Amino acid sequence: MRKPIIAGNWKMHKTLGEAESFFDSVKGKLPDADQADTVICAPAPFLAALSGRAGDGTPAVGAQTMHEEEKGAFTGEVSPVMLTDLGVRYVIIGHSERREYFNETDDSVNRKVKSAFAHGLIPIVCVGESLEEREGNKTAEKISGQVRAALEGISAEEAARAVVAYEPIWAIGTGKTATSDMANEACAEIRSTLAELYGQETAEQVRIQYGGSVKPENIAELLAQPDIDGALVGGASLEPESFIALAEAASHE
Ligand SMILES: O=C[C@H](O)COP(=O)(O)O
Repeated sequence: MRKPIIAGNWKMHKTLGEAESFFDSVKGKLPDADQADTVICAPAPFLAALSGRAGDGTPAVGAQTMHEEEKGAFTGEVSPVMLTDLGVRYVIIGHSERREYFNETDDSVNRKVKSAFAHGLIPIVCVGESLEEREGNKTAEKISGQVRAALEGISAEEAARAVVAYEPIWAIGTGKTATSDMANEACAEIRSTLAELYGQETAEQVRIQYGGSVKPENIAELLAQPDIDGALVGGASLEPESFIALAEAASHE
């Protein structure tokens, strides 16, 4: 039985005060940690303050990206050592916005996933197809290829701890959600790729999220699908009430 995981990706939103106030508002209103995991992936400047506030009854803190090196001349970047030093536990790797606007490739995603595991961070590895790829019946090939590339050189023990987020690019921030059947079909494709790489037992342990216009109104139907174990949520993770509702729905799975 896989524990559901709801992760908010705040992207480039909020001030520090708003971020702290969000944590104060949700504290104690989220499901128990044995029912569902909750995570907020916040902008880098807020991670120290939020980690200081995180604990029982709050979401865990995650980053939205990181550099693979521990240190060096990489102006503007954040290293895995900096993240773990702050108490950050999760890191999103390879979000489609990083791939599209910041030149992240399957190779760099793989290097970052390796580095995340080497530093004890749990990567939330994002994969997903464009509208053109979906319409060209290339969805399975695209997401399976992205999973294989991201996990190249990753052991079964590590892979079992990974979170994979299926985010069809055409559904992100557009209000267009994949139907729950479509989302599950893609998540099942990811699981079958994991089974080919690591065997069925490991594949059954990996938590696979759906992301793309998830909101309190549609999350129950998505989570009811057998291969969807949680959600990576952008817009609907920004307000405490909405995030609490998403987490609450996950605790009923
Ligand atoms: O990481 C989150 C996704 O990009 C989904 O964003 P959205 O929920 O605003 O569509």
